[in-house]
Amino acid sequence: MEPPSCDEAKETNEDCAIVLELSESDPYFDKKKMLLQNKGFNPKKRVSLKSSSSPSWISATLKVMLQIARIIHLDEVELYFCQDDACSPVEFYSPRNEVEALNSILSLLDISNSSGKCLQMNVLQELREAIVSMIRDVRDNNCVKTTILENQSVDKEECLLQWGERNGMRTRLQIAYVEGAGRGSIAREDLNVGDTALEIPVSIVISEELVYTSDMFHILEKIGGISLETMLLLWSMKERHNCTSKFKIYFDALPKNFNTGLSFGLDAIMALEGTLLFEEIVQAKQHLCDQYGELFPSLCDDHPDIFPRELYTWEQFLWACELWYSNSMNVMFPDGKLRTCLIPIAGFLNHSLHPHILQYGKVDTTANSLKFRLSRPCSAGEQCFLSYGHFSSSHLISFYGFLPQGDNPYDIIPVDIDATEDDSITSNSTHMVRGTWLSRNHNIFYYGLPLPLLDHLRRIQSPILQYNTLLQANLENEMEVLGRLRSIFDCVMKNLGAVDLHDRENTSWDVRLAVEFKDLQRRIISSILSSCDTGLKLVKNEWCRCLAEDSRG
Ligand SMILES: C[S@@+](CC[C@H](N)C(=O)[O-])C[C@H]1O[C@@H](n2cnc3c(N)ncnc32)[C@H](O)[C@@H]1O
Repeated sequence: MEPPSCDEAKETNEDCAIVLELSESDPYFDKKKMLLQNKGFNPKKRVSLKSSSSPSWISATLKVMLQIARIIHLDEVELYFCQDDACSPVEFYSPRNEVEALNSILSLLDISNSSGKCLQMNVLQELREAIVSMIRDVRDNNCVKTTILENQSVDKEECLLQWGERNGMRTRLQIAYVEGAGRGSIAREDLNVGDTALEIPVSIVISEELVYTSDMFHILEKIGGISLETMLLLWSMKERHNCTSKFKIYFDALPKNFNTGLSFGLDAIMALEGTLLFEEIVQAKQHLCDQYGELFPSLCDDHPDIFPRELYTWEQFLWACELWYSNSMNVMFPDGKLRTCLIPIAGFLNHSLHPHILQYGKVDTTANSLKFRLSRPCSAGEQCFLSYGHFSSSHLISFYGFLPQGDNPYDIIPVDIDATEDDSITSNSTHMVRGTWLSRNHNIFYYGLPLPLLDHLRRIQSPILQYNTLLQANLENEMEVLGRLRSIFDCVMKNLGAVDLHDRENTSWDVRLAVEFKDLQRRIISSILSSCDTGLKLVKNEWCRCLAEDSRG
């Protein structure tokens, strides 16, 4: 049964409608608008709610709302890889997209519900229940089973929780050591979609305000070009040693070493040769060295009372950088400013590719707190995960020091077509690839490979041909395209060198991480090479069939 159209809305209660709208400020507005239009939708869709609803109306309405919400919530990488075209329309993009789309509809329903204007409360409730049940059913291979390490003391963490509670923090999580990730946050009870797992008052958030009132501000503000983040970093280097600090219990509970990519030793860095992570870590480290060199030792020489030399060594600077990279969050304050902050206790939440908490980081103005609400349920005893962002494994290794378990959809390898040997290419478009096991469509003309890249290569090869046809000339073009892609990635694979035969159990944490990352790169490239080979076979079969038909004709 079709949901009501705009005209039908006139017959129902005008005040009770859910409006799904693609914002014009969306950076991918045009692409998303086109996808919506391909499916017969406009960028703004008003769904009016009937006073009574049949199950078929509920399911048809939800289907439409979800199709629109999915497109609205596609991110850059999903848009690039979505393979959603007229020939092969997509119904489901990714578990992340699905959970976010369903939650966005849920919050529209909740807004309608709390406005009190809508008379169709029962319909809102039925839609709500149906969505919550759909969220529960989203399957994701990236679900991680947590092993809690019972024999590790969490006294410091308990102390921090008590300090938080004294300051107005509320939590439904407890802290424990978990295998492979230091401390983690475990649900004390069953938590449902929309529940607040953790609430942190703004009064215990570490933000730039603390620098303004510190003794170092009058010196730092005179340094040209210094950012507030750097000021805060210098503040935290000193504050962690301040016995009377309001945040002493927080600093005491921080790890002594962060072990991110920024602390990689020479062996680990050398093990990364041939990968982009090698460049990323070398450049990031150089940037920090330069930054340190610009500030020290001059600040210590000029103001030894404010910047004691023993607190501002390179090692302590690196520790503070790793603290801010791996533990800070961007928070939107009521004045509309986005500030980088450290958030005690919320800093125990680990990252997952299938997180429970997706939307956070906006100060709730009524409570003057940060609320960490669940976008999917978390059972008692289960580790509650956050999403740190749509990060690749190379970014997570560089700035957080871990390789997430599961298939990371953001593990992309950029392909700079202009860097290849073809002189005739004038466009500067950059393209990317990722493991083709993440794609669903491996048929002819798709091969599990990204359509924008294939289309770009097709255009270069033959600008006038009509693609996706089984004509001989097009199939020949297609074989050239796949052959070319194969040779590009053959080179990339060769650059990675031979498989490292390190004794992985007994090797250091950084070399192990580097070797695991390189394995992942090999797996991605090898999936692309085999998709090209399978594609070439498919196309060649069709081409032989074409020739046979021609000769018969
Ligand atoms: C914000 S802290 C989270 C709490 C942290 N586990 C601790 O013990 O302090 C971020 C750090 O946690 C670790 N981490 C977060 N998510 C992880 C994951 N999925 N696997 C392994 N380590 C993770 C990394 O060391 C990362 O730098």
